[in-house]
Amino acid sequence: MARVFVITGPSGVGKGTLIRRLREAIPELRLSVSATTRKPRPGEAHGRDYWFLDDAEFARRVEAGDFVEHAEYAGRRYGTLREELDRHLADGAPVVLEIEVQGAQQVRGTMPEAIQVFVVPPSFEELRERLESRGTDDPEVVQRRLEVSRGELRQQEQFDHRIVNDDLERATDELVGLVREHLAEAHRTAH
Ligand SMILES: Nc1ncnc2c1ncn2[C@@H]1O[C@H](COP(=O)(O)OP(=O)(O)OP(=O)(O)O)[C@@H](O)[C@H]1O
Ligand SMILES: Nc1nc2c(ncn2[C@@H]2O[C@H](COP(=O)(O)O)[C@@H](O)[C@H]2O)c(=O)[nH]1
Repeated sequence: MARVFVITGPSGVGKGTLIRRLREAIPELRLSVSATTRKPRPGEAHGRDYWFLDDAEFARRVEAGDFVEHAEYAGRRYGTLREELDRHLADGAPVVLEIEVQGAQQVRGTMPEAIQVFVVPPSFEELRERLESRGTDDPEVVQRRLEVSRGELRQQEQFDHRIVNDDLERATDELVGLVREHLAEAHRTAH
């Protein structure tokens, strides 16, 4: 059943922006709050934006098998906690994961029924522009993320669904349409 939606793609492509708009259109869709060892940005809150863990706690939880997937990304660790995902699924709600590409590849292996969407930038220059103008990361972090994104973009063909986030309205409509279609299909299968 299509109850888990994975939205992946390079940093700065607009995953978070698209997911905010997707959840406005489909309020039943829950967001799985990830864990990370990165420090909070101004305005970010523990338990709302991320579960902010220190390195030791993250490592302990990896050892304990608490993660559905986890990855090191640009020098920090990120992961989806099993209890976070299961809590939403136990409520019968569909869930969206916003994760980078290594994590999405892991989910493909362990949860092949999850619907995976790779968000593609209109161009590499536009991706750089978005990361720079967002203003949340130092220039060297932006540079590192752009370097990682080259390898991520080479994997896009491996994903069933690709959405180019060129015009935000258009890309949102495409994503909302796709998710609605899969939810309707899951509903038909269940009844
Ligand atoms: N279609 C678009 N056109 C122009 N700007 C956009 C578009 N979509 C998103 N943006 C802007 O690009 C920047 C990056 O977007 P966002 O933070 O959603 O990316 P992200 O993929 O979630 O990044 P990260 O993976 O680092 O969390 C933001 O400033 C956002 O407002
Ligand atoms: N594999 C995972 N990747 C995740 C998770 N949560 C977020 N992310 C991705 O990490 C990068 C960087 O995020 P940022 O908040 O520091 O900009 C970005 O691509 C996120 O989508 C996760 O649980 N697992």
